[in-house]
Amino acid sequence: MSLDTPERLPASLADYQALAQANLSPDVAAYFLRGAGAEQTLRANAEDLAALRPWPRACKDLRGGSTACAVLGLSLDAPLLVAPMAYLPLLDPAGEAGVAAAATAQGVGMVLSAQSAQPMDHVRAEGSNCGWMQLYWLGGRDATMQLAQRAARAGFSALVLTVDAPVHGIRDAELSAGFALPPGLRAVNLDGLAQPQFAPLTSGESLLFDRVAHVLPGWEDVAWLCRNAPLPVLLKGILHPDDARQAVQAGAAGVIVSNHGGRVLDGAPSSISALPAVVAAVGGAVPVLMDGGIRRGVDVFRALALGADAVLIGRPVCHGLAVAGALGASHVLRLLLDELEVTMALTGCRTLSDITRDCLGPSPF
Ligand SMILES: Cc1cc2nc3c(=O)[nH]c(=O)nc-3n(C[C@H](O)[C@H](O)[C@H](O)COP(=O)(O)O)c2cc1C
Ligand SMILES: O=C(O)C(=O)c1ccccc1
Repeated sequence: MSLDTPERLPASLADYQALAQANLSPDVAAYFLRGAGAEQTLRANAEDLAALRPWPRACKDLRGGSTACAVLGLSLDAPLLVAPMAYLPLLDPAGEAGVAAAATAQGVGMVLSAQSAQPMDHVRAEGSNCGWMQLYWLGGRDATMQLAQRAARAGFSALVLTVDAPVHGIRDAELSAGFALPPGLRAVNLDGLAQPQFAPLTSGESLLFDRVAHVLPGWEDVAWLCRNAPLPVLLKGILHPDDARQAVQAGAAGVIVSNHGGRVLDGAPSSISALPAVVAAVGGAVPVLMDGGIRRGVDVFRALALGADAVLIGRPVCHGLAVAGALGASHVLRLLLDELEVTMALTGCRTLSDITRDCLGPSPF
C-alpha cells in the first residue's frame, strides 16, 4: 500500500502502521516501532487486549450519549491522551507541535515528553490540549524541580513522572539497525539543567550498580516531589499493585499502568493484564490510566471496562505522523474516536460510566 494509490486510503490504525513501516528508514523504524529484547511484552500488550470480548447488547437507549470526560481537571471529548514520545521531528518536521495541534483538533489530551525536540512553549502554543508534561528523575532534586517549574511556567497543569525506566531497556532491533540521534536534534527543554556526571569505573565496578544507581529516585524522593512540585504528579510505569499503593501513599495524583510500550523490561506483564489489580489497589483514591497496545477503539473500550479512567496512545500517533504529518496524526486519533463511539453503541453503552466489567463477554477458553 502506498499513499500514491488514493483508491486505498488508510482506514484503520493497522493501515497507518503498514504505511509507516514501508516508508521509514530502517533505523528510525527500529527506534519508533520496535521493542525491547524478543518483544514478548510488545506483543502481549496487543494480544491480551484482543482476548477480551466486548459483549453486544440489543435495543438499548443510546439517545444523548457521549464520550466526554474530565481527567484530573482536563476536559476531553474522549478518555484519550497522546502518550509522551521522544524526538518526534525524526518522523515529520511538524514534530511534537504538529501532534499537539492534532490532539487539540480532535479534543483529546497529550503528554509532552521531557525528551521533546521542540520547546514546550512552542508546543503548547500550537496545541493547548498538550496539558501534561512528562519527566524523568534528573539525577537529583534540584534539576528535577527546575524542570517541574519550567513546566508550570509554560502552563502545563500536571506532571507525569516516568518510573519504569531507571535504566534503558535493551532494544535489539534498535541496536542492530544502528539507530543514533542525528546532529541538531536534542532534548531542548532540558538545556541548562545539571545532569549527573560519573567518575571513571575502577576494575570490577558496574556502571549501573556503582554509578547510575546512586542518582536514581527512591520513594522518599517521589513523595518529596509530590509534596513540593508546583503541579500534581502522576506516576507512569506502574504494573505491580504494591507500587500502586506506594504511589498513592507518596501523594501521586494519578497512576499510569504501563510497561513503556514493551520498550524496557521484555517479558513484563502486558498492561491490560496488570490493570485490574492496580485498579483494586488504588481503590478509587486517584485516577488510573493505562497505555500499551491500544490499536482500535475497541481496545479503549476494553481498558475502560477493566477499570481505566483513560488511556494513552503511543506508536499509532507516530505512524500517522510519519505517513501524513499532523493531518495523519489527527486522522489516527479520529479513527480511534469513531471506533470507540461505534463500540459503545453496539454494546449498549451510552456514556463512559456504562462501560463496566459486565460489558465483556465470557472468555473463549
Ligand atoms: C518512540 C517512543 C518514544 C517514547 N518516549 C517516551 C518518553 O520520552 N517518555 C516516556 O515516559 N515514555 C516514552 N515512551 C513510551 C510511551 O509513552 C508509551 O508508554 C508507550 O508507547 C505506549 O505503548 P503503545 O506504543 O503500544 O501505545 C515512548 C514510546 C515510543 C514508541
Ligand atoms: O525511547 C524511550 O522510550 C524513552 O523513553 C526515552 C528515554 C530517554 C531518552 C529518549 C527516549
